[in-house]
Amino acid sequence: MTYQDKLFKQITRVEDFAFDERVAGVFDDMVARSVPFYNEIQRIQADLIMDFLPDEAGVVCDLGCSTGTTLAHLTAHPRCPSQALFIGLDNSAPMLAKAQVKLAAQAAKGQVSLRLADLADLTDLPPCNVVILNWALQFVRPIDRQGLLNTVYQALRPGGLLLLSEKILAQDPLLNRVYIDHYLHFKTSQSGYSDTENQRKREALENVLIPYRLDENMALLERAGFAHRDTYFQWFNFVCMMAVKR
Ligand SMILES: C[S@@+](CC[C@H](N)C(=O)[O-])C[C@H]1O[C@@H](n2cnc3c(N)ncnc32)[C@H](O)[C@@H]1O
Ligand SMILES: O=C(O)C(=O)C[C@]1(C(=O)O)C=C[C@H](O)C=C1
Repeated sequence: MTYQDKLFKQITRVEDFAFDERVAGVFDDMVARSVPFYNEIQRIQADLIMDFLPDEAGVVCDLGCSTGTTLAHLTAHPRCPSQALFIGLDNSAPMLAKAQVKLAAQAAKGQVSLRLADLADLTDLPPCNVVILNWALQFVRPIDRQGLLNTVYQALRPGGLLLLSEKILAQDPLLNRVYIDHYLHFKTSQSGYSDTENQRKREALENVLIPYRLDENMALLERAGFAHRDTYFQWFNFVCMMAVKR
């Protein structure tokens, strides 16, 4: 097996993790090896999202869309409405450049628009049927998270869906340790990362990826106004939540 992501193998000094050119270059390999069940999550989300789009149209916003993998799954879905509009936002220009190439190479249904934007400054979004926040809210400063979810809630149409996926902390410190150990074991045994690579990436992500507990994430959703909230997938410290606006 050859892996593209060798970023933490090659470095001599650990710096704060950033979604820069180097990360963008290997991101698809990195994320598929770092988020357990990444591909399966993409598949179930695409199916779910189609149920929330009207027959011929609909608007979907993917916040922190990275290299456009989720948008590519959606626009390739057999049930994707031909007039749907897909908007991808990210504050990393190198990630969006990769997304542009990926989506252009595909016979996509619907229309895709990619925009450079900081989620922390987002004060409005177009009216949408679905908003996706996959592994992105955890990178937004805690102080800005509620405001962002309030903006999402305002933008969603009644009956609209938010998918929020996050790395979380377990409430119980002992179980938190178990989850982290199990995750590190996954990264070595399933994904081929060495202990040194894992240790360096952990250091680089410290204070950059700030995980909340599940109850803290759920409280953000409740305060934003979402009447319907649940988890639909969990693998130890990786959780997918959904919320629907009444
Ligand atoms: C782990 S990746 C998300 C992966 C992607 N959603 C997927 O499922 O493949 C996090 C993304 O969020 C973006 N991001 C982080 N902080 C952001 C912010 N404040 N504003 C906009 N995008 C941000 C990063 O540039 C990165 O592309
Ligand atoms: O690799 C890790 O340790 C992660 O926390 C995974 C994670 C994420 O959850 O967003 C972090 C950064 C990106 O490389 C992709 C995935």
